Amino acid sequence: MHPRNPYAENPPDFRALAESYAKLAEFLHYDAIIDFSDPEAVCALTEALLHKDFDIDVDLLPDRLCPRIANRLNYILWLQDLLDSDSYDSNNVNQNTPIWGLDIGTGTSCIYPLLGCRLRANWNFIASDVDNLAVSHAAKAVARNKLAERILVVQTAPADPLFPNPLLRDSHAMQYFHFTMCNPPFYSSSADYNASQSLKVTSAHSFTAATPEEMITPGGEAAFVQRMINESMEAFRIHPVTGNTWYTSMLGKLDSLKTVVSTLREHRISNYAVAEFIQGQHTRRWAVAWRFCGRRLLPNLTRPEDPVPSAAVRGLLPPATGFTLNLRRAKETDSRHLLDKVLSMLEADFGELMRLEKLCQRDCAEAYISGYSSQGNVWSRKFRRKRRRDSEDDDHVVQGTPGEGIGFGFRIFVEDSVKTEVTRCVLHWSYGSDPIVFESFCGMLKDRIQSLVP
Ligand SMILES: C[S@@+](CC[C@H](N)C(=O)[O-])C[C@H]1O[C@@H](n2cnc3c(N)ncnc32)[C@H](O)[C@@H]1O
Repeated sequence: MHPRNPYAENPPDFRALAESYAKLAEFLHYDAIIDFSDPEAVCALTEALLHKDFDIDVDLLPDRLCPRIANRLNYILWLQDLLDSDSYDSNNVNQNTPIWGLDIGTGTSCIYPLLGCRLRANWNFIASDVDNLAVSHAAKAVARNKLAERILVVQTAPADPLFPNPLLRDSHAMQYFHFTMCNPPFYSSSADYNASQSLKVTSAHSFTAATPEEMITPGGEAAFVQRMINESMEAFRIHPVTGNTWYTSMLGKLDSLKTVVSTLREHRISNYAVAEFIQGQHTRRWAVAWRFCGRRLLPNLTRPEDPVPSAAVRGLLPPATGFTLNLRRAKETDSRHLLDKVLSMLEADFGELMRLEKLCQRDCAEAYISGYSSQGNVWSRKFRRKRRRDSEDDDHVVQGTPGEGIGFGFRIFVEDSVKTEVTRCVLHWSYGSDPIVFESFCGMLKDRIQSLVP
């Protein structure tokens, strides 16, 4: 589960829930047991959880897909992480600027927009679905929770683009979605769906009431997400500002994740993220995200450590955005001195080619160096040779701003570990498109830093 998921450590107490939500009491056996193969009982439990823990009031339909709350929360919390990663200091995320998300296939429950809006006061949604009942029932849930100003439910048709008409977005005064999300239909055909249902009747824990329309899409979930990848590439080609959008989807099968990641790699989309959510012993889900701008994710989001993904997923992770250099602790490697020394060294060697700054994080003793080079790999031999040649004609160096093609951004943190007698120097790749440039930067800096230390 996501580390911030409230159900990770505290599974729901059914008896206490039934006290606060009378409808659940009818389905409680021996005072504390729920029959998970009874769709009405599962709906009552879900309604009770939403009511008690999130102040969300819904009337779920027992013959439709009933969202498992812990699972839907995992996805929402991970999305928060992706968006917060841009503000870098996750303790000081700006929660006033309006954020717009698109939930593709919101379902009758409208679960993602409702949870997203309750958890973040600045989140707003367009929620789409092709199913008439899903659209009307979702719209009722939105009204019931007094969220009509923040969630707009729209009906689309299967052949419509997955990302709705920009005019709709203009009417909401936004240029692009900050994120898109989706829990796509899993299966590729009725045969595929029926086969999985007959397996599931033997396992009450995995029983899911749903209609074929909710669960089946041509080509299955992988094809649905591949369609999103194609549409997102086209949107970026036409409107470059959409490069900032995080396109994301949940996936129910590991094979689909493999297909989607290889499609991203084929298209050379290296700015992506993968998450694995493990719930109990029975359920595993995955999520994938990608975008086209140069701002990179924090290292713990490209290479998660809590929990570490399974071996199968590790091979699908995106390029790392962090590199750690452990130095033996000595007077010279004391973090405050070392950070100043590294800054002086970078200023001396690249001062006119990089924008360099020493920053202190607010409310915290931590300091770090932030650097940006508009000309990319300015430490390489190739760059220096070219510069030498150019300088014979013209000495002028152009300074660019982040967002221009080859730019490269980084941050350097230095921290003492009293316990291990080690000073850790942590490099974060914050901007750029080429993982090889980051690798070469780490190699260069490692050599230089080691030369500063006795
Ligand atoms: C697996 S359900 C997910 C429902 C809900 N988001 C949840 O997580 O519980 C998939 C939903 O996608 C909808 N859907 C299928 N094709 C779609 C399309 N092309 N555009 C928008 N929604 C679609 C289905 O009607 C269904 O409501």
